[in-house]
Amino acid sequence: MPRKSQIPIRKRAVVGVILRHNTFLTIRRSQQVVAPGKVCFPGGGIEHGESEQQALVREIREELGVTATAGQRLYETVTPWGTSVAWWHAHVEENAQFALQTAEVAETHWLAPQVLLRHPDLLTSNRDFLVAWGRSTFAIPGIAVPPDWDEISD
Ligand SMILES: Nc1nc2c([nH]c(=O)n2[C@@H]2O[C@H](COP(=O)(O)OP(=O)(O)OP(=O)(O)O)[C@@H](O)[C@H]2O)c(=O)[nH]1
Repeated sequence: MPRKSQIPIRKRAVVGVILRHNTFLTIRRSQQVVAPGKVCFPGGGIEHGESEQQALVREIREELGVTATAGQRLYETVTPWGTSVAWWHAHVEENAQFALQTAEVAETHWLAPQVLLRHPDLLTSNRDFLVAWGRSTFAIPGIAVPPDWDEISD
């Protein structure tokens, strides 16, 4: 997935990269949305007039029922299906209890990077995001690339 792309942008989206004890917060998409059953991060489309941070906080509230705060903007990509995705580090309270909007999110899991990378249902653009992180294209505060990353990301 190229960072600069010739793919026409049809939509802008934002996703939240949320960490707890060296694991990523992941969602399994419901059967009622695009890419049903796929595993990815919380997030969604940016509405007209909204900043990326506002969209990030709104999407996480809508999907998970918790208030997030935006950290730093980590990366930007364009999916093969023409969505420009801004990847943001985000935070939720340590003891936050999720109230899932099950029409969109079937379940959540905290997954170690190696588990996520190998996940059979991982959204392809998220795999590309993880591979780029492993190549130190960008850093994610608070988590180091695992030492065996090159072997498992081939
Ligand atoms: N939610 C989410 N979307 C992602 C991720 N990675 C990624 O490429 N995307 C892309 O970003 C776009 C927004 O995703 P979405 O389907 O959840 O958003 P949406 O606009 O349909 O839902 P919405 O009604 O909640 O705004 C889609 O093109 C999706 O494929 C990710 O980790 N999480």
